[in-house]
Amino acid sequence: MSFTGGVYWACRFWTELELDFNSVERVVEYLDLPQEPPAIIESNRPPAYWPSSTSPNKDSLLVVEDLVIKYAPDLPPVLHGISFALKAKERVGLLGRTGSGKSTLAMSLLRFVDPASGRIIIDGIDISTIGLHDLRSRITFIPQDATLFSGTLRDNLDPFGEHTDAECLDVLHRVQMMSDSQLASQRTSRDGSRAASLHENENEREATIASMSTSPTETEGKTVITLETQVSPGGTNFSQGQRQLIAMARALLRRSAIIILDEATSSIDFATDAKIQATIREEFGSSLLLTVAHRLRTVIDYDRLIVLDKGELVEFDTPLNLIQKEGGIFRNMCLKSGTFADLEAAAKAKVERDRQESSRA
Ligand SMILES: Nc1ncnc2c1ncn2[C@@H]1O[C@H](COP(=O)(O)OP(=O)(O)OP(=O)(O)O)[C@@H](O)[C@H]1O
Repeated sequence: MSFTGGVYWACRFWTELELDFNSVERVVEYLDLPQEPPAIIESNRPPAYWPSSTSPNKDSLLVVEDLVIKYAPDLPPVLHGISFALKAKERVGLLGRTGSGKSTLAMSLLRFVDPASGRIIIDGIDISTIGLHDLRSRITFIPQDATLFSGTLRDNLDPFGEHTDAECLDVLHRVQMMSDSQLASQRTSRDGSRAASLHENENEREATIASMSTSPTETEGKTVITLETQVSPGGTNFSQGQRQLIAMARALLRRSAIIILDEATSSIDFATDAKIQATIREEFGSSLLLTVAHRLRTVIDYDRLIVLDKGELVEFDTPLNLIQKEGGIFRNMCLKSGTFADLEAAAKAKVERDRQESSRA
């Protein structure tokens, strides 16, 4: 009996000892993990206005020089010597087949992965020389599945309380999360004394929205969204598309000179997608917008397109030039999409629009 008891306890202690050794092993493993670069490098902080659309570097606000990216020193490169320069306020689409390196390039602009060689220069500053916080707080990244945190919608839009309620409501309205009548009633309830002047504004907005509300969603906005609307952890009480719209509203509040947008691919209904596209077209005019595009239609009226193939930059030009380039990769993508004629017409219309605008200016 005592022998059986002894074996039982021996087995039990041995198992516990093994578990304890496992914990120690894990701690040692974590200690060896490569650390992120510092959040702030005091000796090298960018100026408060950096990056700026009006800086002397505006014709090359974002420069990528011979960029090589590897996910680990022993893995082959994912991006092979990519170089390009983007202007302030430009809208640029980033295209390529699955696995061509689009997300890797977008991520490298925020230093989620550092270059094996080459440089990324934003408004004159090599981003590897500044802290991660300084970099990431100045560039807005809108991911496919934007994350929200629990709290109110206002906390999510303006976590540091740097903006007024009116500004927060305004951006929700601009991304079409809030109809014009909802905006007016929210504003009135917040500031009754300004009701008379709001009425005038409302009429003004009514006219503006009427002209742009061709999307069917404008009349569907039954759900009343306020700044006090509670957001569940992860934003699960909003759809993926709505979360992306809220992230866009956040981007508008921050007024970043550079916005990187990863276009959502799935689970976006037609109405929300129309709102997202309208917001992109109308609201990001004062920022350099780099969109990781999964649909040709989204970027056909952009200023320029970057096409990646197997980690190399293979085409970089205006949509019209690329769609007319015989044997080009972008042209082939358009031909395969089955909507070549529509895409070509949209690319031509964009050029015509630009021509009219520049002759008016
Ligand atoms: N964390 C990682 N570790 C190792 N390799 C990775 C990692 N992430 C991506 N890769 C590799 O890098 C290459 C480019 O991937 P990336 O996600 O940048 O492509 P993509 O063009 O964005 O693709 P998709 O359109 O499918 O999102 C792929 O071959 C992929 O396997």
